[in-house]
Amino acid sequence: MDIRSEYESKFVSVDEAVKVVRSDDVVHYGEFMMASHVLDEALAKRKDELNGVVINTVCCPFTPQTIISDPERSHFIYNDWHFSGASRKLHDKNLCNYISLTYHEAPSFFDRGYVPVDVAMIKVTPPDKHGYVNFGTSNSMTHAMCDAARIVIAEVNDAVPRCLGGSREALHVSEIDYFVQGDNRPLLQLPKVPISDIDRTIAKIVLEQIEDGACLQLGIGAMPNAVGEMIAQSDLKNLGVHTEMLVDSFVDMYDAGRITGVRKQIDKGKMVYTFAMGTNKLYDFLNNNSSCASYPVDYTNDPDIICQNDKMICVNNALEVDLYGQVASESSGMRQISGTGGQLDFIYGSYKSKGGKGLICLTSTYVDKEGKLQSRIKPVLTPGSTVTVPRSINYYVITEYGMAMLKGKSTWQRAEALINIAHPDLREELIKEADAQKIWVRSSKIS
Ligand SMILES: CC(=O)SCCNC(=O)CCNC(=O)[C@H](O)C(C)(C)COP(=O)(O)OP(=O)(O)OC[C@H]1O[C@@H](n2cnc3c(N)ncnc32)[C@H](O)[C@@H]1OP(=O)(O)O
Ligand SMILES: CCCC(=O)O
Repeated sequence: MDIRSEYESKFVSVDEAVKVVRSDDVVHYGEFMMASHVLDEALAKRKDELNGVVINTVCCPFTPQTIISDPERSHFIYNDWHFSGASRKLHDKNLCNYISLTYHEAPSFFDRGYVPVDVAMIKVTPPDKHGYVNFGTSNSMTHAMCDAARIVIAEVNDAVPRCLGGSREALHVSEIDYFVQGDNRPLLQLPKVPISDIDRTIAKIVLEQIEDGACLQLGIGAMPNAVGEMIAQSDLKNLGVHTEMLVDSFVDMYDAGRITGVRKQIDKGKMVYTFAMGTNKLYDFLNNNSSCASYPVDYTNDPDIICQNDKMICVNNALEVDLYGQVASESSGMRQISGTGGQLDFIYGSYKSKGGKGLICLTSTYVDKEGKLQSRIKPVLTPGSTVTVPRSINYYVITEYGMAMLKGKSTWQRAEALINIAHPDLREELIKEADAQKIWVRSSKIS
């Protein structure tokens, strides 16, 4: 059978496709923006026929209909490997659980059989003339997940950009069991997060760490975007990109002529990433763009790959840091907020890169849900908070009050360095706590 006939012969209706799901199956949705609304909606309609179906997602950007339709969790059990805002709210209602991971290891969970997959439900481009459908903005662990699945169902959507690899960015029509026609709805867009003056002050300190020819990884949120915006307006030259997440600010830096990638040691000239989330500006930029290369996460986030580029500058956000230098970025007490993701991978990988720096950036304070100003530099982490980067690996911490370097420092020296970048009004209280914890000495200096 030729490719076109094989492709057409595999088309079924959405309702027909989801009939392959059986009670107690594990279903894995496409990742990030490549989760399929139409397959989720069709599966939700089968609720009363199914029990104990586990649905795994990766940062699903919408609230699945399967979960809305089953508020008692009698039919569907929902997990997320990295909480989106939607998953966070479901978790608050005990409707979503977190699967812990160090992101670069994720594909191996499937290869080693730790995560069984009965049905993979992904979203893809139409096939090219050679019969390959493309995973669009989510390479990540999608290939490994499909390889492990008993059945692969793909929603074809014309709005999905063809994101060139790299590797493992596509599947052949022969590797997919069923195709369904989607509604071609445009990809979801991340809302623009307003950049504050404090974000800009932090970004200015970050910019001082970046030299011509450096290679960038930027995390999620307003502050990394502020860094991108300021780089676009700077006169930095020949920057490279080796990142986990590609965001709009990379397009700004590229358009401004800051990114050429010619000084990278690996993947010269290419902006390397494993998933993209942003606005249509980013999705249009990515479509058939040979300056970008999408790779699976066991390549982009492997510290032994990250460090092969010199001067890796990794910019990541955190919720809180304690006086010992432990970083909590994914949960606050028992409340799961996001996930470990690739933060540990990039902080560790940056240290192994010649001239590299892993920067944990956070505002010195935040206003809690009761309206009270709280320090993000804490005497100890909020009880229950998960350590995302251990103190033995964490090294640079930046707030709007400066940068602390922690490697080689004793506990009291770390406390001193971190209190010096805490909010000035909250330093006295931190000193008292440090004293009580025996990590303060009389000669400690506060500027
Ligand atoms: C995708 C990438 O980041 S790639 C980089 C590698 N991966 C990582 O760094 C993963 C870990 N990091 C992260 O997930 C993020 O960078 C975060 C969570 C630290 C910050 O992300 P942002 O989007 O800027 O967080 P934001 O300020 O919107 O806060 C998210 C939630 O945490 C809550 N929150 C923020 N700070 C605190 C805090 N100190 N204590 C309690 N809750 C807090 C907010 O109230 C909000 O909850 P809500 O949705 O109920 O209102
Ligand atoms: C799934 C990982 C996303 C992140 O690193 O934040």
